[in-house]
Amino acid sequence: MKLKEILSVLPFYHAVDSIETIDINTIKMDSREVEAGDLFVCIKGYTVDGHDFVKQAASNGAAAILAEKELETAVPTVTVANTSRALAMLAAKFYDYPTTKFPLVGITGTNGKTTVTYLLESIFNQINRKTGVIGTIQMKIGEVVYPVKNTTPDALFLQKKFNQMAEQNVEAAIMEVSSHALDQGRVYGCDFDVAVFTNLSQDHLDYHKDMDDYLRAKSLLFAQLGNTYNEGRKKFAVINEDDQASELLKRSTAQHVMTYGCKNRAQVMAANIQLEATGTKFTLKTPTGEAEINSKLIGMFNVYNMLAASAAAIAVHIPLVSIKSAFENITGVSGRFEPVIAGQSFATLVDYAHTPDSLENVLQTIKGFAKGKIYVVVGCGGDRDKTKRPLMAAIALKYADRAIFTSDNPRTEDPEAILHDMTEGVEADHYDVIVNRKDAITYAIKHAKDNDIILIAGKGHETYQQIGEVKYDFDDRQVAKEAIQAKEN
Ligand SMILES: CC(=O)N[C@H]1[C@@H](OP(=O)(O)OP(=O)(O)OC[C@H]2O[C@@H](n3ccc(=O)[nH]c3=O)[C@H](O)[C@@H]2O)O[C@H](CO)[C@@H](O)[C@@H]1O[C@H](C)C(=O)N[C@@H](C)C(=O)N[C@H](CCC(=O)O)C(=O)O
Ligand SMILES: Nc1ncnc2c1ncn2[C@@H]1O[C@H](COP(=O)(O)OP(=O)(O)OP(=O)(O)O)[C@@H](O)[C@H]1O
Ligand SMILES: N[C@H](CCC[C@H](N)C(=O)O)C(=O)O
Ligand SMILES: [Mg+2]
Repeated sequence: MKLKEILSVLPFYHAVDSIETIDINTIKMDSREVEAGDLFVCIKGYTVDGHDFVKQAASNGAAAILAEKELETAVPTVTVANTSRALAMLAAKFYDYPTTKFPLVGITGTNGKTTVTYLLESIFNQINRKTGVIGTIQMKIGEVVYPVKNTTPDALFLQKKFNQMAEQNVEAAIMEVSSHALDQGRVYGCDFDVAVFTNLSQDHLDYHKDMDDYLRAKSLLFAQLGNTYNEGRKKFAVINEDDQASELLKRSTAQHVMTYGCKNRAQVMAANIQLEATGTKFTLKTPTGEAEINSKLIGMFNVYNMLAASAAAIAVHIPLVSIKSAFENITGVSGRFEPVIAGQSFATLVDYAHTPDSLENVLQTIKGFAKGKIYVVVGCGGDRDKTKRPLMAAIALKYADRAIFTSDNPRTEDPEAILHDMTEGVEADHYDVIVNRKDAITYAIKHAKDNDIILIAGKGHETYQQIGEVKYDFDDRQVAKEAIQAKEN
């Protein structure tokens, strides 16, 4: 594609005239990946500044460079005010606006994004629509799975993958949209049809200045809704009416609003809710009718997740009967309230709760059914929000008969220091600190008796543990299974 054609989507840029005749092979944002004929876009990152790698891009054969300042290089350079934003627009143009070719649902919120994503996948599949899914666990096109580094990948990767989805006749895409992604403009080139808000509670205060700043990032998804390349489709903001952030988010969009909730009056509601240890029943009330839902998903928070998915599905005209069937078919989401079954006489659950609110929700649910003692094995990730550490420890101690504090992904922090942050100021004594996660899980399993419940929280579907810069193989489900088998024999 001619550089001139790609640049036509930018409102302003500065370049010498001759640059416009250059042919671009593809766009790259990493100098190490640049090949002959590529446009290299310099991004100022949190770790390094892409502008410092122009020399490498040039020696790899870059045909042109997009930067925020004039650089010392012989490669023709285009300058713009904000390369991150420009990259998202250029990538969307380069891949011919793939997100205009199928409905796109974006889901944001502190907890429940992955769960709602898979509920929606199940709903779309129920009416035989081929789906694309992007989120924490993986990226999927139809049944083919690809690994991802981020919950919401960078703009370039996103547009490329959406293009792949369009080429493979995907009929709906569903994507988790993290606050980091919104803040960094990773989804700026996406044409969302539906933007879903699950809830807001404390997380990521290492990255966002405060909760207002965190909410402001979330609100960008709703402000962006309708910044569209495709005027034909109606756009919907799907909002949790029971969450305190709902008012601001409703005011953040100029598009249609669809509300859901259980307490405050909303367009999509759940009534007659029956929360049981083996599943959940409720009456789903919507503008298109009512349905009796009988789901294997457990806990009140999953009622909210089902309401969010229902409202989004209704916004794209999916019949209620298909929503009901999807909810009846889905047995669970990997690493979310996932039972480990190895013939033992006590329950063992692996869950991805890694925020105070999710931990409290899951423990409240467990408390509602527990017949024996509750054991909680939990830690907090390193290089992440430190202020959530004592809060998570306090919540574990509030519900557990015995808490075992251990390492999550310590990353570059000292694991002992993280555990110290968790337990400093704790007055209760019904806990142990066992730094090694395998030992902590084994300890809980060794002590559990008939009818007890062990919650292993924080890492869910993850199949690694990151200590320092190294990711070691580690799967809570596998470790628990082996510990149970060792105990039973
Ligand atoms: C803090 C943060 O969000 N970091 C993200 C950011 O990385 P960064 O700013 O550090 O990038 P950088 O390494 O400084 O590089 C800057 C630029 O220089 C380029 N470069 C770099 C080196 C080189 O030799 N040559 C070169 O050209 C890079 O390709 C890049 O374009 O941009 C990268 C590309 O988009 C992201 O992968 C990375 O996510 C890191 C891995 C991360 O851990 N992010 C977390 C905090 C995150 O985003 N989490 C949310 C989910 C949270 C949740 O839902 O709970 C997510 O969406 O994943
Ligand atoms: N609606 C909800 N409200 C509160 N907690 C929830 C909700 N849904 C799920 N949870 C809890 O949060 C955990 C994470 O859920 P899920 O993976 O769906 O959220 P997420 O928003 O995708 O998280 P992440 O930010 O890590 O991507 C679950 O394991 C469960 O403990
Ligand atoms: N997307 C979240 C995942 C946290 C998972 C938890 N296991 C941890 O490592 O802290 C984050 O990057 O903050
Ligand atoms: Mg997720």
